[in-house]
Amino acid sequence: MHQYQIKVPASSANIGPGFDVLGMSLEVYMTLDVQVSDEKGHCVLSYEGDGAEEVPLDIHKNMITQTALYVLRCHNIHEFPSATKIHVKNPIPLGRGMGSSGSAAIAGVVLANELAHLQLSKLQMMDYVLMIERHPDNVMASMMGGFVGSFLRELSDTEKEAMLPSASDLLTNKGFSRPPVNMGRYTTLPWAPELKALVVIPQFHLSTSKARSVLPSSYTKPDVIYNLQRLALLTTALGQTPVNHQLIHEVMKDKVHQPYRSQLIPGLQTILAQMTPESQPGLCGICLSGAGPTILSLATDHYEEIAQTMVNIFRQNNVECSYLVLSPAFEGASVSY
Ligand SMILES: Nc1ncnc2c1ncn2[C@@H]1O[C@H](COP(=O)(O)OP(=O)(O)O)[C@@H](O)[C@H]1O
Ligand SMILES: N[C@@H](CCOP(=O)(O)O)C(=O)O
Repeated sequence: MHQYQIKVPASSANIGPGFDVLGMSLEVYMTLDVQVSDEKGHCVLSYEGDGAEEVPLDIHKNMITQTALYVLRCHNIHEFPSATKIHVKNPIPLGRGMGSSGSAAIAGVVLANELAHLQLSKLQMMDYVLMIERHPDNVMASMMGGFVGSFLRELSDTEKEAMLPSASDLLTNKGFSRPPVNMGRYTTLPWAPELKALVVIPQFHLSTSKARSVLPSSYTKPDVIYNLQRLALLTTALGQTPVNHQLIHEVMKDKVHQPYRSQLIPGLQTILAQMTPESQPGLCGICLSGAGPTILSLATDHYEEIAQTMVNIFRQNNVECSYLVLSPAFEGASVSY
């Protein structure tokens, strides 16, 4: 019998104009306590934390173990190698824009890597995560840690064919199990030490797929240029110290996803329009966290006051929220024995 713990942080993706490009890991961790026996046997899963009433414990229906089984299949292993007990503790809110699905996919790939001693690097594990999540921003930040920029490389026709099955088809063994290779790249970006992330978490769920479905299939040139200009400056501005509150506020604005998603998140437009460094001392930038509904604010102090202003605006829209003040999780995903 041997045991270990897998630890995966949450994430906040996009950071305004960096849609599908930028993400930061957050110090809220999902953990898997894994016990592996020397005997052949089944995998038994238990779960506590957010969404306990909805997360399936059937290993063929749970996203973590489905992902692990997908990675094992890609290595011609078609069941858990030996009797395994997995206890999940998950404080990452599900369906709120804090990367819970990405963290679950990462946990599943790391689990397979440990169970079958695949000796995959973090970047090699990301190839499998990207076959499930299909945008790199949240998952690259959770896996690698810190403030991260990333991209998916252009795929060949045969590789596009491998991506044809949906993520759920891949997870339910209806898809190809050809090992993906070199799917994406990343760079870790500088982070100013005085910056903290304040996340205000509305109590309703918004699935990422729903929030992606309302986005247009094409954009005007001015809107693309608007985001490119801000994205270019944002990657530097968040690493400069002392921070420039007004600059960060301006370069965290977006025209690619937030305007279209505001219809799904009552209060978002008001918060983005009304809250500035002038109206809220300590506030730098403010944006939708991932696909929402959580809102991310980057600030240097007065966190409680900033949070309370957002909570009140949401309450005026009949939405109750909780909030957390967090630092980036610079280590990313890890395994401890
Ligand atoms: N720890 C977990 N274990 C199993 N499934 C999970 C876990 N975390 C997330 N999921 C799955 O991912 C879904 C949320 O994914 P998504 O809509 O992308 O929202 P998010 O913004 O939280 O990533 C959940 O409804 C659940 O099906
Ligand atoms: N770029 C994606 C990010 C989704 O992040 P999540 O935390 O909501 O899964 C998007 O905005 O759709």
